[in-house]
Amino acid sequence: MGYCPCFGWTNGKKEHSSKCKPQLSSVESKSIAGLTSEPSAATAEPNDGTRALTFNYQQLAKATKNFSKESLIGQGGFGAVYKGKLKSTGQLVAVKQLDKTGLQGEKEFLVEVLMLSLLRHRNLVNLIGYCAEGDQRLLVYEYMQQGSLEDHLHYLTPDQKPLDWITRMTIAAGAAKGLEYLHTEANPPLITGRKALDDSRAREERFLVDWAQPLSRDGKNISNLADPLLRGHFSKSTMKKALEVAFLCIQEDANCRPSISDIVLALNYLTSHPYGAHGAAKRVSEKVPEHNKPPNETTGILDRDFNRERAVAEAKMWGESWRDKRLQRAENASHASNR
Ligand SMILES: Nc1ncnc2c1ncn2[C@@H]1O[C@H](COP(=O)(O)OP(=O)(O)OP(=O)(O)O)[C@@H](O)[C@H]1O
Repeated sequence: MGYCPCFGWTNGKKEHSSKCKPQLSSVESKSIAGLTSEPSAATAEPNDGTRALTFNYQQLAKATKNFSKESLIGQGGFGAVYKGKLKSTGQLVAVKQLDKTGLQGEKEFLVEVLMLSLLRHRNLVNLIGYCAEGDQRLLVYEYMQQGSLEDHLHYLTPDQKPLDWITRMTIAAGAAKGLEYLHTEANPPLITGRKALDDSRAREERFLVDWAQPLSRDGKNISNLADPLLRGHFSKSTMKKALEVAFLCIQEDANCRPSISDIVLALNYLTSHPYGAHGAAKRVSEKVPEHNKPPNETTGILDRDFNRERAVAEAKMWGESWRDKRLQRAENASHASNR
């Protein structure tokens, strides 16, 4: 939630990543092009989605009922997050009040805001605006109605249903697409190369999966890795592949990690076969309750739609034997459909 691409992680604590630091010299504090003031109630116009609004503290205090306890919706690494409603437009927002300790400099904060405000992608939370008044630093994001993924995975309320397998795979693919945008399309790119994962973060992740790798190699034990809330409604083969992708991403040598575009490709493939290709979908769908059944299109990507280009790309992830098998199946399928 509100992932800030310009911060890295060190020993579990977030720090500003120097590789993302923009040039400060050309930027004048408080007169950055593209930052505008929140319109007054009388002239309120909807945010056009391309500029960050400036708010004064009073406006955000009003929006969040004076940062009241009832408006508090979360606590992140940088500070508390409050739900609010902008008086001028009625828009719901999440207001992140950065901790006062370790405040970044004025210019740096504003440049950070400007960079975030230029990012627009359906898999990234939009920054609407900011407030830098006195020693207060606040960021205003669009409000995500459905809450955080973490809550959906770990802190379900009694009336909430656990996320099903397809939704989980779709979320993973969406997160990868957001990262791909930051790597390759955002201008300027905010993350470069294969080092998406900070090395210290990769070390932490490796520590956590060390136990998963032996279990995933043994097909029989892979079920022990699944969230019990799935109640067995997932495809072992898809999960095994998804784990392979995860292991590739946390390799010691950053240069050996796959590019984010390869990861997107792999997750797209898995998302279109969430219950496993070639019959596995049918077997699983027989066991799952109606609301968890994969929609037809998830089993609809047939071998005949699998072309050489896609096979070569997949082979990059999963090796030659995988590609040969897939091409053989594609050929058989196309013979069958021509008959
Ligand atoms: N835009 C948003 N819409 C709705 N809720 C949000 C929004 N941003 C944050 N939250 C809530 O506030 C919590 C804290 O968010 P925040 O982005 O500060 O940290 P985080 O993503 O949980 O963790 P980290 O600081 O490690 O990135 C989230 O878990 C979520 O419940």
